[in-house]
Amino acid sequence: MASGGYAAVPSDDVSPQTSSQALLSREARLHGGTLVIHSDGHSYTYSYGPKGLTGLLHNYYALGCAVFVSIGGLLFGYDQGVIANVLVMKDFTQRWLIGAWEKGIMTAVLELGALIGALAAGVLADRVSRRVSIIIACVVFCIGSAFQCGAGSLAHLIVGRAIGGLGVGALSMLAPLYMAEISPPEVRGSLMALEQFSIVLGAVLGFWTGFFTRNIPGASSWRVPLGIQLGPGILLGLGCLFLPPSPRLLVMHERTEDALRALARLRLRTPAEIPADPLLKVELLEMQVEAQLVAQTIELNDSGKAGTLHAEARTWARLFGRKYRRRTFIGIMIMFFQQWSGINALLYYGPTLMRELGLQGESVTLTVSGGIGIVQFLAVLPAIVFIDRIGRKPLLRGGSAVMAFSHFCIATLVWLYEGDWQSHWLAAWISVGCVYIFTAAYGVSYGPIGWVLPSEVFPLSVRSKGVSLSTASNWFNNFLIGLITPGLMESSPSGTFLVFSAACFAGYLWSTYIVPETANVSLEEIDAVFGSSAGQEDVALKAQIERDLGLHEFIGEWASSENVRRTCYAEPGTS
Ligand SMILES: O[C@H]1[C@H](O)[C@@H](O)[C@H](O)[C@@H](O)[C@H]1O
Repeated sequence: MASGGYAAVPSDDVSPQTSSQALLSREARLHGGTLVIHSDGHSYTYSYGPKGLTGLLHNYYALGCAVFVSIGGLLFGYDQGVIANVLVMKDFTQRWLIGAWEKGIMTAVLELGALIGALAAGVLADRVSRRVSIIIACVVFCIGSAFQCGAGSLAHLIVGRAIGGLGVGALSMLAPLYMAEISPPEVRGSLMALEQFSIVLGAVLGFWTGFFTRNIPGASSWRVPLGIQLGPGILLGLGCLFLPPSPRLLVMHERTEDALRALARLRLRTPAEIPADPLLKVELLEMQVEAQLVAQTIELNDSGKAGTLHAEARTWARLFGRKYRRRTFIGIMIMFFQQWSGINALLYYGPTLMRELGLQGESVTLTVSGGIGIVQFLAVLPAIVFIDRIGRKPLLRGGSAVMAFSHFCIATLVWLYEGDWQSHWLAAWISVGCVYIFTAAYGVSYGPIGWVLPSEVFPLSVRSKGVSLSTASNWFNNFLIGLITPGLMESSPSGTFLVFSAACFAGYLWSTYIVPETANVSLEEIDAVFGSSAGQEDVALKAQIERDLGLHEFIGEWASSENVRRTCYAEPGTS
């Protein structure tokens, strides 16, 4: 008896003319269920299985691949954590007389490099493959790290950070893209939240590595923590050679047999089990339908030849066309709100901020702001477990409401007691408490969902470009925040928090009224969630392609087969 990750519906719903969407109905996905099929004398149980941790363990192979690829996020977080400490190390600042200006450049140059890296990876990911792109990104990242670690001048450092940034940016879009394409729908959110898990784990490791090496005499204090990142960079690059390819990309490249084999591997089927597993075939057919639909719509609309500069430009432009505009803005805005929540203002300027709040001493301030990383890390754990059960929207709404409120409280307290914290220690500690409450709320909502949503909302044809645009929005807004926060803090600390509070409130409205729920919907079904997917012609075209590819016929045969009719049942609430 084999088990897999699919939904079943009550047998009444199974009629020969239904498409696979109806067969594997959303309803059943949400409530969980079991489908038993007798085939060739064997009995197969498909459960649209448990979500959360149990679901992840059921899909242990996809989980392992996602955990591995999320090393990309680890590298990103590590740099962030480590640089906060390196920039205040004695040997580092005295060696090249690094002042505020140089510090700014070093942070900014990585972010700008990452912005370019994220956009470039969007082109690369379709042309070569997701995995080869990751390998290239790792090589670039390692070159940048080597420059930084062995730097003999300020110029080396800056060049190293720019090159490293290219790699970090590329990895920050490639890892979530690959994860989305290999995961089964019921645990996709949990799997993808691993990206955030790795980012914040990296930030914690980076921060504390720097914290502990900062007192080593001489250049080792900063060369060691900067050099350490080469290890995971090399590991990720080499390990990618052994990962299964993305079945969706293979389908897009018309390598159907390979796609089926990759999909079977990911869904824990042996090659011998493939022919007897109808749901594997259904999943593959759905991917083919989407790929063809897209290819045909492009052919109808575009005159450019695939692969040319013109066609490339057309694909980018399509992101802003009537059909995909709404999704593109969701991808861009989720990252906008993630960054304008102020998380990085707290991370980059945490020590300064804690001093504003009246805390004294280098160790106290560093430890407290290091604590922000730990809170973020702890908060992502419940997100991993609940993101598919609760859905993206409620987490975003709840998170932004709490974030807006915490910022507002801090703004008020800072406004009232700024300059006189000594006699208002309680207010100071309440503010610190609010910083942590904010961080926890961010850590279960905009933190992880920022990395989950973009890969989900785009259809295959524009997914890599869409994800790369939204990742670029992350880096761009991150850069802006880094640029304006010091000035804002100087002119009005309470005003700074008010700005972030307002942004979080806007995020609340946006997540309430604009964002669709994507939990438990297969990537191929997201079209339906957006409703718009394009008028009647597309619906008709899709039905035609489904017929051409034999999807209807296959499902019809399967659904009308005596065995399936008798044994197909659903058990609401068994997830
Ligand atoms: O999701 C991550 C994470 O929350 C990091 O701590 C933050 O620095 C990044 O900018 C963000 O994208």
